[in-house]
Amino acid sequence: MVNVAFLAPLGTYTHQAALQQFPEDKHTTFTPVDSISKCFQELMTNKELDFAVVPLENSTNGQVVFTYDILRDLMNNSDTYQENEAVPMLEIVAEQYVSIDLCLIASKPLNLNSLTKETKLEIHSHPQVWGQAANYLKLLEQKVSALHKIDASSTSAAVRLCCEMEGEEQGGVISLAVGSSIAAKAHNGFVLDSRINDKKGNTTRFLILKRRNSQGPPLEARPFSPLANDQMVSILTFVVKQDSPGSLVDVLNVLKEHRINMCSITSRPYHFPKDDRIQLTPENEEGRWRKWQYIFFVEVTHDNRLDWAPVLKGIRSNSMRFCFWGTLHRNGRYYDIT
Ligand SMILES: O=C(O)C(=O)C[C@]1(C(=O)O)C=C[C@@H](O)C=C1
Repeated sequence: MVNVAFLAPLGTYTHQAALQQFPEDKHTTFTPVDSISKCFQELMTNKELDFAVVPLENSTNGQVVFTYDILRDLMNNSDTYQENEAVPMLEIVAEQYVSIDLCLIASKPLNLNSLTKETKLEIHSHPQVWGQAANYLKLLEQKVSALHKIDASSTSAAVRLCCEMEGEEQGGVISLAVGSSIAAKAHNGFVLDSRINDKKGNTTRFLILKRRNSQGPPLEARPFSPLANDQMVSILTFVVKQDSPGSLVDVLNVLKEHRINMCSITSRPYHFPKDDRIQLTPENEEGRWRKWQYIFFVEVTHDNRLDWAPVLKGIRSNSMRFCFWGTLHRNGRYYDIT
């Protein structure tokens, strides 16, 4: 039996990612969880769960910052450290790509041409969506007297909320939601307009996580998803030595020396943990409470024969703190161009 946590309710894009990764059969249970952070939390604490699926980045508006910041905090607060290497409870074991065709959804049929300068609109969705349909929503705003965007915990939760209101909104306000046609179907909503995303081919990338060293079921490769040539991806996070010229280059040079191809680097704000488990050098101790520090997220590709031991040794001695999040098969959809 496999039990998979995903962002609730049924009909989220995360749910679609989970269905792409795991077979929908009698051996799989899909467990809806209220927020991205609870997906992580539940996987760590509820031993009945085997995997969690979380969004990582979108091809139009980039990082899902909730996920990046949780990975950062898990590295910082890890109970286990091997020297300056954090070994958090979770690891990343697979990736999925879901095509995000956004739809404008209502609880009952509505002709969009009937909107006038008297109409007030309230649009519900997950915050990650606003930057993916910005042009469409701007045009819609010009047709009406006011358009308010309201954040929901997921696109499908937004659709559910909008459909539950059944047009009973106060003060002549019309409530709509942005989500998938699957969410519209799940909550008996009506799709007023589809493909409202600014960019054709809008895609979100998801990670599949499990507890490290768990005795749970193995991750079975689904047909067609991994690349035929077995390209592998590894994900690392690290903090560099402060005020030390070339400290970022020193870490990246370790990858170069081992002929490892870096395919992405990104950063998020970083704060040192209050109860730090690692000993800092005097100069880094001094800069500990300073603002404007960063954690780097790096992804590399390599073949499945790579020996990570000497690479991690180099990263260990050139970084302040780091974490190796796991190695996974590159999903063939990474290369989709539509
Ligand atoms: O709300 C959803 O349906 C989700 O699965 C979350 C999420 C995200 O956080 O990026 C996933 C894909 C879309 O980009 C919008 C929202």
